[in-house]
Amino acid sequence: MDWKRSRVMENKTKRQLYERIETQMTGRSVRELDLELFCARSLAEKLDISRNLASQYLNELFYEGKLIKIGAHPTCFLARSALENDGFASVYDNAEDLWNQADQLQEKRSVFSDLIGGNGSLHYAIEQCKAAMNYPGSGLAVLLHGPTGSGKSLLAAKLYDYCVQRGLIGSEGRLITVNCAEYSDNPDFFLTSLFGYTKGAYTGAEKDSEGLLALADKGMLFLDEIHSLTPECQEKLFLFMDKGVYHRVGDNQKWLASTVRFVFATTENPDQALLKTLFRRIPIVIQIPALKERPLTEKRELIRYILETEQTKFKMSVRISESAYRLLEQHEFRHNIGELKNDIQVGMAGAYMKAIKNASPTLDLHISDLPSGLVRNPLRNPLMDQGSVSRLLPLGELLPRGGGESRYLLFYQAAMQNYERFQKHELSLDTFLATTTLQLEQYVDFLFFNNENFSSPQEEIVQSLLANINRPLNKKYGMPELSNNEIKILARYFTDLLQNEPISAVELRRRGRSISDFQETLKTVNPKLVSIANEILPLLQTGLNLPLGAFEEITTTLFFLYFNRGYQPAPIPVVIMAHGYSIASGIAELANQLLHQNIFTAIDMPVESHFETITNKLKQYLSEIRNCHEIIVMVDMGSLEGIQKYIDQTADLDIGIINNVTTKLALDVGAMIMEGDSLETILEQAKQRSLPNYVIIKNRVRPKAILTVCSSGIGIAGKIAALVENSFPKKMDLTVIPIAADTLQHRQASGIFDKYNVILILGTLNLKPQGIPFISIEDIINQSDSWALKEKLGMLMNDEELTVFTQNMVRNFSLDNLIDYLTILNPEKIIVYVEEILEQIQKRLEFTLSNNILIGLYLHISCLIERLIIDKRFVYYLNLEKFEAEHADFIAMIREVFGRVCRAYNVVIPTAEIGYLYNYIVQGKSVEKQVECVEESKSELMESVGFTE
Ligand SMILES: Nc1ncnc2c1ncn2[C@@H]1O[C@H](COP(=O)(O)OP(=O)(O)OP(=O)(O)O)[C@@H](O)[C@H]1O
Repeated sequence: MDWKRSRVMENKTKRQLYERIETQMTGRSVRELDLELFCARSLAEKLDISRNLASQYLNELFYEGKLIKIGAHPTCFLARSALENDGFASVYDNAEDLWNQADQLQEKRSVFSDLIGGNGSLHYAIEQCKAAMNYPGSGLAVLLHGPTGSGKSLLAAKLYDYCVQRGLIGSEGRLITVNCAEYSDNPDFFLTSLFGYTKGAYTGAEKDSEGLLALADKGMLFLDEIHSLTPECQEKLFLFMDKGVYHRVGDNQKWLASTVRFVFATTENPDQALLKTLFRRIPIVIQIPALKERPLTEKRELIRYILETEQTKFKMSVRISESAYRLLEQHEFRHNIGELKNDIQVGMAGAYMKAIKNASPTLDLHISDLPSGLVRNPLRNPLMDQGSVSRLLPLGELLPRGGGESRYLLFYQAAMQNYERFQKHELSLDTFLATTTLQLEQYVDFLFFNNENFSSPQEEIVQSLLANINRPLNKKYGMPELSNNEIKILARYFTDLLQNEPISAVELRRRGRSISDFQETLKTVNPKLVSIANEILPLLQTGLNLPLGAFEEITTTLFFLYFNRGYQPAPIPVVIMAHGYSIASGIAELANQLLHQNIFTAIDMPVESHFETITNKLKQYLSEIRNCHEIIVMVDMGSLEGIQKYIDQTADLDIGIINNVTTKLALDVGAMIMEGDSLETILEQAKQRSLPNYVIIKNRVRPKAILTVCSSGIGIAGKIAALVENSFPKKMDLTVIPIAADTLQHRQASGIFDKYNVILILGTLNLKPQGIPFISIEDIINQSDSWALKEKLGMLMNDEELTVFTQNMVRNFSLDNLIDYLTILNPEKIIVYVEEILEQIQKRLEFTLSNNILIGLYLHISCLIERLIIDKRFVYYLNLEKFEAEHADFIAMIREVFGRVCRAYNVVIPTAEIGYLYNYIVQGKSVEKQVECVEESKSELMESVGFTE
């Protein structure tokens, strides 16, 4: 069967598997599902495919975001599309957690479901509120703190609904809302309103009157803008909260009681705006985020939600022009959702009038309908491209951009994970930088993939902005100007930021510490590049109206490092000039990259540009160049004479000019510069050496590398890389690089093969890149083909080292998995004991256990110890007496080799457990049930870390 056909078949099976899961779930809530039917084994049986294939597809579907995972023994998979609610997480430790979440989501749907951000940026706030409402008695008072228009009043109303729905407030309990700002100039009026008054309490009080406390009895009192109450009013309020009783104004004798739930709201810092006594009486302060702190998806949802709500009022179908939509999406509303809603309402009223006038059947909202303050300076906003003004989007098309996480977010996560591994000393600085740069490269590949030649109007704006700041940077820092290609890459990156969801404020806060450490680390690598990034970002931020933070600074610095701006200037710099938009920059970049030196600078000569402009650029470059008295200019065919005319008067600089520049010649020249040859020698040699077929450079400069790859994504490939690196028997002169399977498939697209001499690929998926040997991770662990292993790894290590390597792999693989299986024991510690036990057992029994059995035993013994520590349940062993009688030696041996660990953890191994160990070790495969069990747990293990057979 050819490759393509088998791929199609595989995809068909994968689709069937997914459909099977969906069908089995149809019409049932998660509580009604028999989860056993959703594990790899059961699904494989139904579809008549191998269990391993099923688990491979299940894991792929999981990483594609289509399935969620539950538990580990066995792992079950459910289709996200068939779940009764949005908002389920990707992984649950057990069915109980899943069910609890289902209940919570169900509950949320009833009250908080139309609260946008209820499962996102408001999730924690809602959870806190619910806890406060459910507190025994009449709940705890809460204070909602957030800027104006952020949704505090709406949340207060939802809390009331929630209490009613949960029966915390009965049918007689009302929601009374008071805007305290209305009383700020008249505290007495507030007190009479709150507590009520008796006849004659003040002039005009003609009869007794109940106050708000009485009206809100057994219900909820929402006091908005609480900071505007005078201290006296705050004090009185506090006294009531403290005692639960009050007097009406005008009657100091009679005590009245009221059971009220309090919700307060303020836009001010409560620490400063509230009386200490009152503030202390409000135990729960809940932060409501500003609109700009919420993820873009939520803002998009809000826009759509508001438009839809308004649409129902006008009874007309509504469309919005793309540019108006973009403007709403990008604009920073100081008064948050309230202002967004207001502006949309104003816009729709205007659009409605127009529709009526033109007898149009639809209400079309254009930029011109929106309030003028919003459209202040649309040209400053690069998203306001003219081409899109007229495109009208029906509301159904405004769905927030789905499709899981953006590639930038994935890059962010990968880079941060790398950094955290570097912090934990799992990666050296060099490996960390190399791996992160490769991930950046993969992100760049993605930015250019599919639309290599397409550039959007926004991108052109970004590009020209970058081109404008290029020269001052070069002047200030002496950094070679960014080439056209480099500008293009950066422009794509910033355009991607403009068009996609930024990393959420919450996430940035969560990793704030690591991000600033990351910046510090980059400063140690190249402080100059960090300051350059630091300098250009504010300019771009203003120019693009795009918030750029610490992580963007990191990424920009990484881009500079990637462009090879990090290296010391070469002793003899070379300027390449060639006709064409990016021919010269292409050659210069590649040569700099391959030589790992910043030798070449490019001056591109677009065909339409004037020769004089170009030579002026060269003159400028030559006049600015510092600390250097020799330079080489490489020009393309036919430019030699013209150039010569222009530069022969330049003083204090020897200039060599070479005609007919090619990449090969540039590399040649670069290599000689690095060797320290003189200008004359280089020119002379270049003339002679530049013959067809002359090969230098590549092999000499490319460092060796092993790639690790996994179909389940870069995350698992990273795990494999760590596993391999940690298992090397000695320090190896190579880099281990994790790589995503799809990058490997576009071999040309990624620069890995240019930069590294890839000697081996290790992983779970053989993509067969030409001529590079591949070893599967299972082959190493199972040692299933020792000849092949020797052949492929022989170039790196001798036989003895190979044995140590595979032993280490087995140990580290088991350790990786143990982390998922142990709850109380520290896997790193216990594995040392188990390693010793296994070594002893093999020595005493005088035979070598297979790696398969060893992995099983690492797991079994570690879990056995933990089991003995936490629950000392009796283990049943068939014919125990017979076993004791026949295998006394074995039992004694085991007790002896386990001695150290038993003493350390204060446990005793029951003989029945030794019986099982005996079966495991000595009888091996003949104990059918047991082997099945080992195989089972092994498959689960492989599955749980994303490895598939
Ligand atoms: N999460 C949300 N989902 C949908 N609509 C919302 C949400 N939050 C707020 N709104 C809407 O935004 C508008 C402003 O909200 P709200 O009045 O609750 O804000 P606020 O913080 O109380 O403002 P202020 O401080 O000015 O009183 C309201 O029309 C509300 O319905």
